[in-house]
Amino acid sequence: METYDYIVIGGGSGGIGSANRAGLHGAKVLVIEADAIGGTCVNRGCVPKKIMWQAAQISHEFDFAGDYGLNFKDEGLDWQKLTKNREAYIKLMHTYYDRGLASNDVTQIHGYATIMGPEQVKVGDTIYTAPHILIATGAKPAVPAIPGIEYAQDSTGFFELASQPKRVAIIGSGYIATEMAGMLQQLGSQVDLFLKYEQLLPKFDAMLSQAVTTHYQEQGIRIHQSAHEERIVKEADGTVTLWTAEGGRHNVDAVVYAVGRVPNVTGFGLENVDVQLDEHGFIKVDQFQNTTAPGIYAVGDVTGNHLLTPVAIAAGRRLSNRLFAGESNSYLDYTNIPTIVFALPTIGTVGLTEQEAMAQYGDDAVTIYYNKFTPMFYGLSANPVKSQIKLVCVGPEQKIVGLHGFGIDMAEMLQGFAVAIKMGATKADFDSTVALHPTSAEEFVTMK
Ligand SMILES: Cc1cc2nc3c(=O)[nH]c(=O)nc-3n(C[C@H](O)[C@H](O)[C@H](O)COP(=O)(O)OP(=O)(O)OC[C@H]3O[C@@H](n4cnc5c(N)ncnc54)[C@H](O)[C@@H]3O)c2cc1C
Ligand SMILES: NC(=O)c1ccc[n+]([C@@H]2O[C@H](COP(=O)([O-])OP(=O)(O)OC[C@H]3O[C@@H](n4cnc5c(N)ncnc54)[C@H](O)[C@@H]3O)[C@@H](O)[C@H]2O)c1
Repeated sequence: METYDYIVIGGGSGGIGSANRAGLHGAKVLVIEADAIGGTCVNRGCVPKKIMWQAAQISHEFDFAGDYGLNFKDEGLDWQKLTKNREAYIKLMHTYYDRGLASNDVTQIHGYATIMGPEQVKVGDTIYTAPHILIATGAKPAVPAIPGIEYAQDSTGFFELASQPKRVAIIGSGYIATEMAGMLQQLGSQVDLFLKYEQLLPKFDAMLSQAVTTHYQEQGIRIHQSAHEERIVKEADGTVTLWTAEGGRHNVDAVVYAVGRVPNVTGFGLENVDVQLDEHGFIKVDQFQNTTAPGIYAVGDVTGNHLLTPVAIAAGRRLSNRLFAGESNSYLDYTNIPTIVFALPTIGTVGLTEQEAMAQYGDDAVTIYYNKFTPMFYGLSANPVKSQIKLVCVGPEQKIVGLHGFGIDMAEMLQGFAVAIKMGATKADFDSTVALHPTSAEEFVTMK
């Protein structure tokens, strides 16, 4: 039996964030990870996704290089080189994580953890004990219940594809489907996108859903609205065919699905402690990340609240500040969390959508500022990708409760605006801020 102050189950974003912070505060910490260190984000999420997106973004910029008098010879995408370099980068990140944990004196073991009872976790034949146990086991792809789904890829399988699918069907309309569709189409695949409803990103501000759906259609992505996938058939030539209830028959090289995530809550002994789940199957936590079992906490995707890496990290760090640094009121405020969808172009959002603001404050209290413009990057082109931005303001003081943007560079623009909105900025604050010229960002402080 080995004793620690803190046992962290899961070495992903939330687990590592919390473990490192606890170690920094002097706690004796053990992280148990069954798979590769870094979890979903590093190995099969944000990182490989962003590398694929960057390849697509470079390709997009090359498309406009001719307008600048720069003529490059396009020899197409070398998928194997891109994926090989991507995996090498991920391996390098593993060493950064190992070093970070070691520098905070966090012990790391590779193995599958099982909770045996309060304060007790087993890996192999060894029992580890600690007064505080963190569950940071993350989530996995939800699987559509249709015959032949085993012939399709989830997002993890997508990153394992040995060659570029030249014709791909994507089922889904959330973050992952939107990101994959944009990057694959730009990299030369023909994309068919199967949406459950009318538009992509149906939970985002209507301006964003509309902008990306229309733009993708204009780019040649074939969008199948309100589609019902029925079955997938593997053909003798190795291709796959997706059949829809509407009678559609779509023969492609790969079907990829991204229809949400389900939490990892089974197979590691939750039944041995009083950890309750919510109505959606996620671990129930209070604002301090306490589960219903004393001494057991949960952060990140397994809790179902904003499935984003920085959220998991922030919740994990604040928890460790509370447990090991005496900061009794340390918790994560889940309001005004900024988020980027790495579509092509990018989509950024923080705060309330227009629809949410009207429901919360009443239509009359809400003022909307909207602008559509051509970013200067496209200024020399006959086919610009126009940006669209929106501010959602409430009350006579016009407090900004939502900021949304569709367009090139949104990803690098949003962070600073998120700080301002978190601090309670008003439209007058934006108006009184001197613009940066010539940029797209200046459009946010010059809206009429
Ligand atoms: C394709 C894709 C793209 C994404 N892109 C972004 C993005 O651009 N930006 C962003 O903010 N978020 C992104 N996300 C979301 C982000 O990856 C997750 O929100 C984040 O990884 C959640 O961290 P976590 O610590 O809760 O869980 P995870 O990172 O999933 O870590 C959980 C870990 O627990 C381990 N584990 C589970 N059970 C046990 C056990 N019993 N014993 C030991 N170990 C166990 C797992 O192996 C895993 O490594 C993306 C996700 C996907 C799928
Ligand atoms: N850039 C980022 O920060 C980023 C990128 C990727 C993923 N993520 C995180 O990972 C989570 C999972 O991503 P996701 O795209 O799988 O989920 P999601 O929750 O973003 O979207 C799932 C979508 O699938 C649709 N859907 C559900 N069942 C369907 C069906 N049978 N057929 C067709 N469509 C169906 C839903 O309408 C929904 O729009 C996201 O919620 C997000 O938090 C973040």
